[in-house]
Amino acid sequence: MAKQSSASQAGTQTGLVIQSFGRRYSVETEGGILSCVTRGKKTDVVCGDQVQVRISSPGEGVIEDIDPRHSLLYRQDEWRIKSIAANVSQIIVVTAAVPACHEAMLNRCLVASEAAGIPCILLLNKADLPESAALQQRLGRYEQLGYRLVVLSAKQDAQPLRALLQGQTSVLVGQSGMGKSTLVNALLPEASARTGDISTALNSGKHTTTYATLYHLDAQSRLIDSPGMQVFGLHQIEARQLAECFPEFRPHLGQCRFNNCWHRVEPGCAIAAAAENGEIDAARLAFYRELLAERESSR
Ligand SMILES: Nc1nc2c(ncn2[C@@H]2O[C@H](COP(=O)(O)OP(=O)(O)OP(=O)(O)O)[C@@H](O)[C@H]2O)c(=O)[nH]1
Ligand SMILES: [Zn+2]
Repeated sequence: MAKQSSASQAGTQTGLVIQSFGRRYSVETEGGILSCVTRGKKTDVVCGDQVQVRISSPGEGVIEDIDPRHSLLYRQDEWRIKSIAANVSQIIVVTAAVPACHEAMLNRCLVASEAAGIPCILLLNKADLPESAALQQRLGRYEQLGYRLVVLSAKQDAQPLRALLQGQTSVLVGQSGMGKSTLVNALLPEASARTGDISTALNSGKHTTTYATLYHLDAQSRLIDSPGMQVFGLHQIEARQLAECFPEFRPHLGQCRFNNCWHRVEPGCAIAAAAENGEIDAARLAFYRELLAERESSR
């Protein structure tokens, strides 16, 4: 249960946002789950936020304030920002061989996690499928970069992930159909019952996977299931900050001939040299350059 915040205003109580549904939010408080709206036009409330709510009628409330966040994972395309989850301590990127895993999406999740300063774990789901072996081999490259890789089948046994979730607030992200909801159900058999509660609070009558939902695995461990993504805009990251989001580039940064090097076509580029001699994966450098080019084309 959310702690009482020192910032709480008179007449409000502290709550935890466990689901967002359009402009409505389910907020867990000591007295139960409230169906809430926000004060005025405030729309930046996100799953995982600790908030100050004022009860407006039985079972309903108004979110007056968002408490300061430890972290915020979000994506931004040319037009708008989409918050994914707040106050998470780790990101689990869920991949699978079927439907086809887009490695660019995986790379985007990694870059977003680096920019947000949130540790990231890769999960290869559907290990029971024969197609998984080839993908597992490809994902080995990311393990070499220092990212942990967990291989499992949510349908057979999701327990290998359980220990890594202990004491953390984790968010599952990834393409649609990778098995995020199946994982949640495997880790939390009562999830569907619990989802029913939330839906009642929202008066929607049925569960939807369109919005993020926070589940309690135990008193210390929270898991947020987020909707599947087709695109992962990274426009929130400054062009100059991008290279720092590639951990394997870091030892080489500051070694280029030009100290304002973009690591594109400049002579004497230490990153390009490292890619040529195999220290850096050429595909990752190409991906970095794509992100830069995308930034320029949108100006
Ligand atoms: N073979 C196999 N299939 C799986 C496994 N895990 C999930 N699936 C199947 O993959 C499909 C998609 O699973 P979901 O859990 O709905 O995927 P999701 O990532 O939540 O998808 P979105 O809600 O669209 O984001 C379903 O048909 C699952 O039964 C697994 O370990 N092995
Ligand atoms: Zn360079």
